[in-house]
Amino acid sequence: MASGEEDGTVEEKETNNKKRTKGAIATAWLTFYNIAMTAGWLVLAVAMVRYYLQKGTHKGLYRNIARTLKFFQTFALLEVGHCAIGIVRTSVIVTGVQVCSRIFMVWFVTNSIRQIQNEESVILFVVVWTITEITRYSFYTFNLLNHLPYFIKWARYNMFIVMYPLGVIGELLTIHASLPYVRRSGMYSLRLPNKYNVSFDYYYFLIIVMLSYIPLFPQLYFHMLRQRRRVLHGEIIVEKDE
Ligand SMILES: CCCCCCCCCCCCC/C=C/C(=O)SCCNC(=O)CCNC(=O)[C@H](O)C(C)(C)COP(=O)(O)OP(=O)(O)OC[C@H]1O[C@@H](n2cnc3c(N)ncnc32)[C@H](O)[C@@H]1OP(=O)(O)O
Repeated sequence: MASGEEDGTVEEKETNNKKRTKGAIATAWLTFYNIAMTAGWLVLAVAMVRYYLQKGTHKGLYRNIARTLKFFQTFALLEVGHCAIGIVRTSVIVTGVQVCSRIFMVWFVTNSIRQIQNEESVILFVVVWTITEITRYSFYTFNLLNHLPYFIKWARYNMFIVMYPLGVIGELLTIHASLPYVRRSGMYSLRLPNKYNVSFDYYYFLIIVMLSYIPLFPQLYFHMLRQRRRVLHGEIIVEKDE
């Protein structure tokens, strides 16, 4: 005689399989992690709105929120670990590129070069990241709790269509604005001659980083378009090894 699960739809079976493989401890940890991250990015959103309402300008906003931003964006490194140990079904490479590029933007560009912190482009990518992350982490939280409102699912898999390019524009303009300061100061660079006999020019490194968006960003974007088709339209997607 067929069991209840064998009688269920393909979708039900897939959900049951997923629950079994994830395990209670992993689910509890992910729920805690996602709630903490949603709260962190919400705190950031409230701080930005309050600052703007009080001061009427974006100047000084980055400095005001820098600690919270650095903390929560750095905390996101755990996501690479989640993929690596297999508690979320996401590619380590896709997540690694996404998280590392953000951490690089925060620590090695915006935080290191004070002169660019009041650029509009900084506010652009910080606002875009904040909206995206509040949506993404609340999606994961409600999903884990099996109470996912449709509008959150819809927002998770539609907003990126506009937000991703906007975020990338903000990031690229910020790196571009930093170039003259990096060239003048020679920061993070190593000139010859030195005892290691190696040279490194951060200015050219930043140009290479900017160019690397050309092959890497489309891959992230198309990955999200595939996820969108899978989740919103139920398409079965056979992913190549990323
Ligand atoms: C040294 C310097 C190097 C620099 C290199 C520079 C190059 C950089 C090029 C690209 C730069 C990009 C810059 C980024 C800018 C921005 O972010 S702009 C703002 C807009 N951004 C977005 O919209 C982000 C979109 N990206 C993402 O969401 C992720 O980062 C992702 C990794 C691409 C997400 O993909 P994925 O996880 O595969 O998709 P999901 O559908 O969300 O999840 C898949 C399954 O995994 C489960 N899951 C994932 N995470 C969690 C979690 N935390 N908790 C619980 N569950 C999770 C999810 O539920 C799915 O499960 P199933 O439904 O069971 O499959």
